[in-house]
Amino acid sequence: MVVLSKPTIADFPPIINCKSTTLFPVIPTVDLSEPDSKHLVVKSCEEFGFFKVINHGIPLELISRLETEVIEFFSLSLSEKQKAGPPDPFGYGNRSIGPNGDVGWVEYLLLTMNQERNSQKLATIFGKYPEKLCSALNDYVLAVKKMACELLELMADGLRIKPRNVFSKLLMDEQSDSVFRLNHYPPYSELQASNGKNMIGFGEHTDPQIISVLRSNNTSGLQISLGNGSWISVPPDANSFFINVGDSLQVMTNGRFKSVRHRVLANSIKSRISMIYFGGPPLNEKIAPLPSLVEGKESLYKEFTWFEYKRSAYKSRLGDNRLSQFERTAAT
Ligand SMILES: C=C1C[C@]23C[C@@]1(O)CC[C@H]2[C@@]12CC[C@H](O)[C@@](C)(C(=O)O1)[C@H]2[C@@H]3C(=O)O
Ligand SMILES: O=C(O)CCC(=O)C(=O)O
Ligand SMILES: [Fe+2]
Repeated sequence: MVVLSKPTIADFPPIINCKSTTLFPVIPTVDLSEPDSKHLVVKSCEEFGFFKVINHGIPLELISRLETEVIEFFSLSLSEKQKAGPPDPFGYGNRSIGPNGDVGWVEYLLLTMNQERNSQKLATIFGKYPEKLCSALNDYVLAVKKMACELLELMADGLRIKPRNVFSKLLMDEQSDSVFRLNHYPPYSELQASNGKNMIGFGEHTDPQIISVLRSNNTSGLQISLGNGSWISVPPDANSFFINVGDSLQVMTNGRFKSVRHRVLANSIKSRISMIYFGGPPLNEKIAPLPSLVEGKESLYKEFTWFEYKRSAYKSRLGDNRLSQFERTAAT
């Protein structure tokens, strides 16, 4: 049995009215077995910053092996799980998201994929986990990272940028600052959210990195924003992956790709489990619009390092527009 410390409505404010939620007619879906998927990839990144990937070639067995281990981890007692916390930012967290007071109906495990820089922390966390979880996690991340690189190369092709590894090399770099997150949204009782309102699992935000690869079980909850105040519910599909364009890719494409604003609503009946790989660049990498995407246009963003962006992100609240302070104004 999974236990989250019980909130009362008074100490747990994230409930919202979901009037403006629409069921999306079709989520842009990229079939990776199709030879010419690059145009759809580019179109989806421009219009939504979001798409679904099918026929990805990642064995379903690899996914379910990790899911089984993850369910086992979240089924441990709260005190057992808390031995892997608090998240600083890595480790086990419960309800509190980030360092600035954001909360959600979620528990999670946040891990850095930079083994070298955080070997100490990883050893502390991993030391506490069954070997089976570590091995399933490593195999899964390797496969998902490969797919993320393949997608980034399709994006470069579709944008006619050379070399085609201009984005993917940042994830392939040994110093790549990539993160892996396991989220568990337990069902909440109708009593916990009042008058038909929804309980926020993970508040609205954009992902700061280059690309995020999300896989969830068959429980709904993920929504993406259309930017006009309406939200689209993404039908879950446990056999597919969902891709988010991150802020850094928005900058590198000079705003041509949009980092997608998204959120998760908790479910009153079923648990949602999600696993997300956030592909990020090395800390010292300079992030700026690629010259070939600026030609003849103005550059929309100032150059910054990933370290600078992360530092400012960790001072922000989840829902803040983190890119605004890096936008170029007429005077800069
Ligand atoms: C409130 C926060 C949590 C977050 C760091 C931040 O200060 C702002 C960005 C948040 C986010 C969103 C995407 C990922 O889940 C995440 C790991 C990331 O890189 O940026 C989280 C951060 C977090 O939970 O530590
Ligand atoms: O759990 C999900 O489905 C999405 C969570 C998310 O957006 C995040 O962890 O950044
Ligand atoms: Fe996210």
